Amino acid sequence: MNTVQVAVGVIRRADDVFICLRSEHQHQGGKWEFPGGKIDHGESVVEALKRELQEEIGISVIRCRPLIEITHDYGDKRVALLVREVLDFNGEPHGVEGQQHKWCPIDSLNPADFPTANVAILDALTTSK
Ligand SMILES: Nc1nc2c([nH]c(=O)n2[C@H]2C[C@H](O)[C@@H](COP(=O)(O)OP(=O)(O)OP(=O)(O)O)O2)c(=O)[nH]1
Ligand SMILES: [Mg+2]
Repeated sequence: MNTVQVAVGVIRRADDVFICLRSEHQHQGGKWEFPGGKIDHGESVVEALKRELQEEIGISVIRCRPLIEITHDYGDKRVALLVREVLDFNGEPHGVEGQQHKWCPIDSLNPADFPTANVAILDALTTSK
């Protein structure tokens, strides 16, 4: 099975992060996610992150830094999540594709609401606070 490379953005404002609900028909549907998506052939992680965050939540990323990289095998799909913390952006994040979204305090993020691979992201966030 090949590994799908995914650019993921953790958008932080003080003690909150911005998360979106994956639609039921998607892989890991019904779970909350940090916005992002598959890296296209020939694209860098940051290029993909900028494109996906513009398409999905309507913001322009100005500055980001690596947070964590996770590989995870879901059985039906193997993913590499290349997670960047977004430090500065233009625009106000919203659900461009009509998806539910919210700002959520880092302290109240529940790992059970996210895809399994995200546990390591939540850990990284709570330890870097
Ligand atoms: N965006 C995102 N994807 C995640 C997270 N955690 C996690 O396991 N994934 C997995 C689910 C998917 O298998 C893959 C990301 O694919 P995606 O569905 O966002 O890709 P995409 O935006 O290009 O959209 P699509 O064309 O597949 O609809 O990574 C997360 O926090 N955010
Ligand atoms: Mg996506």
